[in-house]
Amino acid sequence: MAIKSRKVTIVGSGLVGAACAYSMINQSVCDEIMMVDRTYDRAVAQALDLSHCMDFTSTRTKVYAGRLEDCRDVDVVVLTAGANPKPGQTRLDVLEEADQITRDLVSKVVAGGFNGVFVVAANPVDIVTHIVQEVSGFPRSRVIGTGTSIDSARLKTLLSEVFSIDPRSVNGYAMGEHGDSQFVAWSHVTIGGKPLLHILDQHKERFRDVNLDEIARKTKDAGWEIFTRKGNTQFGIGNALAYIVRSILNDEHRIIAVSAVLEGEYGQREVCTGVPAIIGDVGIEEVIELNLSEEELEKFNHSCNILRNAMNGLRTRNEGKSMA
Ligand SMILES: NC(=O)C1=CN([C@@H]2O[C@H](COP(=O)(O)OP(=O)(O)OC[C@H]3O[C@@H](n4cnc5c(N)ncnc54)[C@H](O)[C@@H]3O)[C@@H](O)[C@H]2O)C=CC1
Ligand SMILES: CC(=O)C(=O)O
Repeated sequence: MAIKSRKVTIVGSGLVGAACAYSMINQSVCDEIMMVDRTYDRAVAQALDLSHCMDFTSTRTKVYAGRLEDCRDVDVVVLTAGANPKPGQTRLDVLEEADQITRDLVSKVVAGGFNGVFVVAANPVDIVTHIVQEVSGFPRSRVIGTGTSIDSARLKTLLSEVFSIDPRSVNGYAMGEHGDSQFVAWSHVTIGGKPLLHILDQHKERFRDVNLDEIARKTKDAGWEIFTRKGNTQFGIGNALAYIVRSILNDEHRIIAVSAVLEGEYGQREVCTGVPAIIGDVGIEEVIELNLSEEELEKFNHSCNILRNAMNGLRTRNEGKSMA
């Protein structure tokens, strides 16, 4: 009997790529991982190092180095190869560099016959995801950005500290750009199934010091809190990537705040941004349209405008270059 091996390629064998592979190995997400990097030796070294985990894990994952063109029979390609913002820069500041890297590597992966699902972490992740969708020509279901999955995890962690509750008992989403214009959809945050806004209303005295604006700010800035201290973030995003890939390969139908190209949801089109979506073996099965409050919808539209303008600006500059 031939049993199909679940294969994942990780493009970019740096800190995020390695953290993603490590998480997938420890969670038995797939059977094979191919590490790719423009510095081939780096991919070889990471693959070797990761392969030495196997004596200590519950299942075996084969890890090896490969090339972009070798993705024909791969189920998921994870894109972490990209530009890192420097201190003082926003994620959008590395857009030009990220655009060049992404166009080049997506063309090569697709030319090699890849026909699975792309999962993107490279920043600025919403726009890079949009570029991957355009260059690959894949339907939006098969191009997923990590979006605000990591921000939503950061939000839950912060709330778990404020309310002394396990983060997994908190439900809710940061939405919009994985960047400065994101916001928290407070009207849909629940703790143990109870709406957070009701909890605060019912227990005004007990929770009088809880400041939602401050929690939203800390959620947004959490990446930079880490970045300014150690120069990168890797473990949270590595696990977020493994979580998304697992939901695809196991057809789990998890609802995750990912970056998706909108096709009319929330009244938006032609923009890729962080929204809750059902993730299964086809990729994005459905974008969940939350009934946002008027103020939240305004924030969402503002965030979409920023991303749309950045994407349109990039297209215009690229057209200018191709005519020059
Ligand atoms: N979406 C999110 O929440 C997060 C996104 N990131 C982003 O992930 C990306 C990677 O971050 P790190 O792993 O820390 O960077 P890194 O510098 O450690 O690794 C990047 C790797 O990509 C490789 N690479 C660059 N261009 C390539 C190409 N054309 N083909 C193949 N390999 C190529 C480099 O050689 C390097 O090994 C950055 O864009 C970063 O901003 C990082 C953390 C969180
Ligand atoms: C680097 C980055 O995008 C983050 O950790 O949020």
